[in-house]
Amino acid sequence: MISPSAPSPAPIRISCGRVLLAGREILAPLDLTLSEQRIGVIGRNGSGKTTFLRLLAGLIPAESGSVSVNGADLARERKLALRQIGILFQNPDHQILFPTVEEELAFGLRQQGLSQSAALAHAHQALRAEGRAHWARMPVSSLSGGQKQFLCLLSVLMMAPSTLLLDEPFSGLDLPTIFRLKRRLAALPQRLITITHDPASLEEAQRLIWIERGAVLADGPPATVLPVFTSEMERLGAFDADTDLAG
Ligand SMILES: Nc1ncnc2c1ncn2[C@@H]1O[C@H](COP(=O)(O)OP(=O)(O)OP(=O)(O)O)[C@@H](O)[C@H]1O
Repeated sequence: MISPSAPSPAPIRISCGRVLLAGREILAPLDLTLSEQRIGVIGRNGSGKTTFLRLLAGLIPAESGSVSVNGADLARERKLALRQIGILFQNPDHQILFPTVEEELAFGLRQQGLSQSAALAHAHQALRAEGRAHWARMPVSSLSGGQKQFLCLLSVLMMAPSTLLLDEPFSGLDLPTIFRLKRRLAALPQRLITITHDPASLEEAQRLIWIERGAVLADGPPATVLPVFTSEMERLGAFDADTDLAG
């Protein structure tokens, strides 16, 4: 369910050459326009999904070309990128920078120009709304893995970017938290681009992008892409080992 009155975020235009990491091609050249509100990204382990999200967020460059919104290159215009794109990493330890929960939550808002006191006030308000006011001064290191994941998701939501990139957003969360977050995400007016290994959660998406070995293997509505994806995953799962993967 997407708020019908909400304006659609501007499309993300990807027109770029290869992405190399440590001298190896991880993504092939891409030519895509992302304009749908709910997009899923699927593919096997190591196929390049996270690298694709990092490219979209302007965190890594391609060899040539750009990822842009309204003509602005997100890798070059970092302030604009922060307003346009928020990213939730799969591993919270790759995202968390600060020792306490309130500082971590305030950081993104500080980056967006709020004063420290206003950012902290927002952080406390967000924690209260989640029934977790007591977390504010807790050391992040004292949170469990799932709690850290929740903290990172809350940080990204508070920054309210036009597009949210979510890398396995529910991994490690307990079921009540997953149900609550799914409801909350479903109601957001923002564009959500979600990596998941759970095909059932993708039926609501308007578009699925299947990445395999760093290239787009299929791109279309779930009704077209999911049956082919699922049967291919079942076929591969019937073998005892991956004999075809290089990396
Ligand atoms: N910083 C890096 N330096 C070198 N190689 C990298 C780096 N990051 C990722 N890779 C390689 O790029 C490939 C794609 O990785 P990526 O994390 O994008 O895959 P993924 O589809 O998100 O996988 P998963 O589903 O397991 O999270 C992998 O072979 C990985 O080893």
